Amino acid sequence: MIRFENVTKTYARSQRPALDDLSLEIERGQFAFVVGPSGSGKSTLLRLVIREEPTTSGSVLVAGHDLAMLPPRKVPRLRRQIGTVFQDFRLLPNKNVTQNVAFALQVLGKPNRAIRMLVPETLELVGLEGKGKRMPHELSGGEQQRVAIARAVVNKPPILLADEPTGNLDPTTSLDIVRLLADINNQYGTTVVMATHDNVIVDEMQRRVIELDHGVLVRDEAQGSYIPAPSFDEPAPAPEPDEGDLWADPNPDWTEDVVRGDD
Ligand SMILES: Nc1ncnc2c1ncn2[C@@H]1O[C@H](COP(=O)(O)OP(=O)(O)OP(=O)(O)O)[C@@H](O)[C@H]1O
Repeated sequence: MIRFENVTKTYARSQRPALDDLSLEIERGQFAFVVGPSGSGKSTLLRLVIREEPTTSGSVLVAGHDLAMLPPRKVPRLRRQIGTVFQDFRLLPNKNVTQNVAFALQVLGKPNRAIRMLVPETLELVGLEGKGKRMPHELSGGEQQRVAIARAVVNKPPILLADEPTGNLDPTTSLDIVRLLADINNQYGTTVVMATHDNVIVDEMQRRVIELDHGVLVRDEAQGSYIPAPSFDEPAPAPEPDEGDLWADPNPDWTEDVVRGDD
């Protein structure tokens, strides 16, 4: 669905690449976290997927299309296939909840009949039924992010990109929001890519974890935590001597374990 082939991105007036020879593939229907320290290239990765920035070298392919080959007139069509959610919600302050979500469909030229059906259905999906008339300032941060998610998915895009969507939310609300993204991923098969610093969320969800450091892919785990699991290649720490435990036994009988291949 999303494929990076040896992608390097160096911004103008920058010495170091923001992404450095990055190759990875995110399959259709996957839910992937992108983690890494500040400045490691997470947002850059997402920006390349919507062709907000060109690559310096290498290719980004979305649904098999090389974005470098996409004529500018087709970029809006690409972006219609990709919902985006950000840390700062980006709602229209003078429109109510329903109008904010409907606006995303109006700019796509959807007929009013479809809009009247899709908006309430999507508000229900994100848990905002009954709040359609509220203005953004009358909502909590978590509710505002739900509106932003409704707006991003109301036209059922196959891909949803979320850049630090929980960055302004408390831990409980953050978990609710990421569970909502996981529900959307499950229900619609939407491919979700979420850049985050939130270790609690990543540890809780146990999804794919793509870790960047200085633009380099340093870890890619199918069901990972925020901090990598200890490698089995690392020597185990020496046990503390403890009277009465197995290690203190002067003549332990290892035979059975060795034969079974346990360690
Ligand atoms: N528009 C830009 N022009 C020049 N350099 C940029 C631009 N955007 C990002 N960078 C640089 O590219 C590198 C990667 O930035 P990016 O925003 O992708 O990282 P990030 O992992 O998303 O960081 P954060 O977690 O702080 O949001 C950083 O060194 C940053 O300073």
